[in-house]
Amino acid sequence: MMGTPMTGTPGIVITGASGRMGQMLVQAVTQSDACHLVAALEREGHAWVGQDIGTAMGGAALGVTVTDDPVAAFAKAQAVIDFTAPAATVAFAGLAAQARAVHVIGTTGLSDDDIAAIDRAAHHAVIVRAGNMSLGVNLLVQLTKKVAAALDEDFDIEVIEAHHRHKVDAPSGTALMLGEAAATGRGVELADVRDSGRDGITGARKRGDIGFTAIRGGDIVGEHDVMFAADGERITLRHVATDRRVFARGALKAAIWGQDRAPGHYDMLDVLGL
Ligand SMILES: NC(=O)C1=CN([C@@H]2O[C@H](COP(=O)(O)OP(=O)(O)OC[C@H]3O[C@@H](n4cnc5c(N)ncnc54)[C@H](OP(=O)(O)O)[C@@H]3O)[C@@H](O)[C@H]2O)C=CC1
Ligand SMILES: O=C(O)C1=N[C@H](C(=O)O)C[C@H](O)C1
Repeated sequence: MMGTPMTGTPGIVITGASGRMGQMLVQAVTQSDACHLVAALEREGHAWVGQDIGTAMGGAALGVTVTDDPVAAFAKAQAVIDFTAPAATVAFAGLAAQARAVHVIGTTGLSDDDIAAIDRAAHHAVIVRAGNMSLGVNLLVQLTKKVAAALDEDFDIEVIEAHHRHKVDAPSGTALMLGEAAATGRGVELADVRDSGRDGITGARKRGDIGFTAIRGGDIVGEHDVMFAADGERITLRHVATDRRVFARGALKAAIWGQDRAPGHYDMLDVLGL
């Protein structure tokens, strides 16, 4: 039966279980033979707390009641898959490390301080974090690095991303991964060349900058272009996600990959061997 613990496969907690990715992840875990759902977490006061996660999602009961207690949930899990919000993710990183559970982090919009806190938690447990868990985007990261290394600053690099109207952070986590990859390929620090949020009299483009543009609208799942624009020619690398299942699939792979690894802060390139 879906949701029934199966000996030998990792038990998974899904945080933010009512969210767009939370629901996608609950479905992915319960449909997988390689892991099973041990808990679905929501914040205190959420209408779903105390309900069966399957019926709350509008389907058949899964035998797992939504809880607001992360400590109890993490204690019975081998992995926590977390696509929520920065403050929640930082708190969950500490708790997952205490429980020695693998923490798979998809949350974006993390500050440098948030990442430092996650780094500290990763001294004690396995953390896999990526702004995009899809195979396609992680391949695009490697391609971007290669193309940026092959071209000089005659090619202006622009990262253009598009997402649904509900997204709260910009540039997207993926755009920042791609920007980092381009900067690495060029041998520069992204922080020194990043140009986001152009508006008004901006002045001409500065040679060597890496620009970011964010589009928000409708139900766009996630689209990313890396443009290398020179005089007379232009190269564009593009990824289009049309289904959130690609992110859920990557997150499950990371949760399973992380079992019995040494503590550390890993990314999807490690998981996918790219
Ligand atoms: N790395 C990747 O591959 C991908 C990453 N993402 C990222 O995942 C995150 C979530 O995206 P999405 O599912 O669309 O967002 P949603 O807003 O649909 O879901 C977020 C969920 O997290 C819950 N949450 C937020 N804050 C807390 C908290 N403090 N404690 C407990 N639960 C909390 C929300 O509950 P409530 O409704 O009560 O606020 C909600 O259920 C974003 O950062 C997004 O960028 C998304 C897709 C792919
Ligand atoms: O919020 C989203 O939806 C997504 N967020 C991630 C990001 O910030 O890049 C990944 C994906 O593009 C969807």
